[in-house]
Amino acid sequence: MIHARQLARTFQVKGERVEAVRGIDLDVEPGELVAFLGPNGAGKSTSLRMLTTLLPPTSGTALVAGHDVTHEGARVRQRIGYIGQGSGSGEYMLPRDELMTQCRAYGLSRTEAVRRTGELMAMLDLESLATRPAGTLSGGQRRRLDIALGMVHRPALLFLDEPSTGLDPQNRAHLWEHILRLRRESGTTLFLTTHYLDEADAMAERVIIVDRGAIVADDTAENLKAQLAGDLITLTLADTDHAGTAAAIASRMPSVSEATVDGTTVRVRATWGVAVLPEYLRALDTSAAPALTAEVRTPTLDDVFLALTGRRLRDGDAPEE
Ligand SMILES: Nc1ncnc2c1ncn2[C@@H]1O[C@H](COP(=O)(O)OP(=O)(O)OP(=O)(O)O)[C@@H](O)[C@H]1O
Repeated sequence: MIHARQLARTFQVKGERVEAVRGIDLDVEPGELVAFLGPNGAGKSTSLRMLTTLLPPTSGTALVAGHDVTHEGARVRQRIGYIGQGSGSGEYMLPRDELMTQCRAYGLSRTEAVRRTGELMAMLDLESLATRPAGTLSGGQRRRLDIALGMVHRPALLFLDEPSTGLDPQNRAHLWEHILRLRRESGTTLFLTTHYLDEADAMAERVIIVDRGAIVADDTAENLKAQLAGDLITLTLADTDHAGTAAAIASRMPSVSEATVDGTTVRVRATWGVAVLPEYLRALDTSAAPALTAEVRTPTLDDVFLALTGRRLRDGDAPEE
């Protein structure tokens, strides 16, 4: 569905060259739900704008929905939907009229337009809002209308640029229910950008992390967390001697990458910590240095970002959740 090779974009700002996207390779298959995650200025929107033909690449190629973004822009646009960061609906327009107009603009007959408008309003729970001016809708309702507008022509691939930014947690969760339902019911491939780590973690099957214009990781959230950060096992022991013994035992275990002592606390970084812990506790009992407490913490995508870049994703000016 998306096949990009060495896709790059530079900007000249006051005589200075800004490398917004530095030659990314990307393959997305039909039906995937991909979250494109990265701090402010990482190059997410620029990548999206190139993939949706809104911005020509400086170099590289991208086939999107079977067509080349540079030479077959119109064909790409026929097959994709793009929901940008700003709202696409007019303040005084009524959702039903807005959808009808969009359907007609795509060449649907009046009867087809009525049917499609009804389908989309049902799918995105807009029926009770059909005759309210868009300007009076809440942020979440407005996003749903934007998504409905982007789906009028049944795109095989839908791009969403930060769909949930600015929404409160309840509205974000509600919007996600709709996005997931849309995907279930229409099989649309979804490619979205987000700042929200928890959201990417919970909702997307595949997470692509971008930093400074380059892809630094691409896998399921679960794999990224397991392979790149590892689980954190924290133990407390009766005294510092026991803690030293516990750290030494951990560092000899094959799946442990790091073991540190801080007073009577031992912190152990391990792949699949929940599987390592019982074995570790048995070894401690055998060595007469039993743990008083034990806890396994699964890493977050922020830990993954830290492991990859040495920085927290939140260090920048990403909005707080
Ligand atoms: N039209 C432009 N002219 C000059 N520089 C630009 C332009 N668009 C983007 N940039 C620069 O390119 C880099 C990447 O920007 P981009 O908007 O793609 O990042 P982003 O990851 O989408 O960030 P955000 O999360 O804030 O939307 C930034 O340094 C930005 O300042």
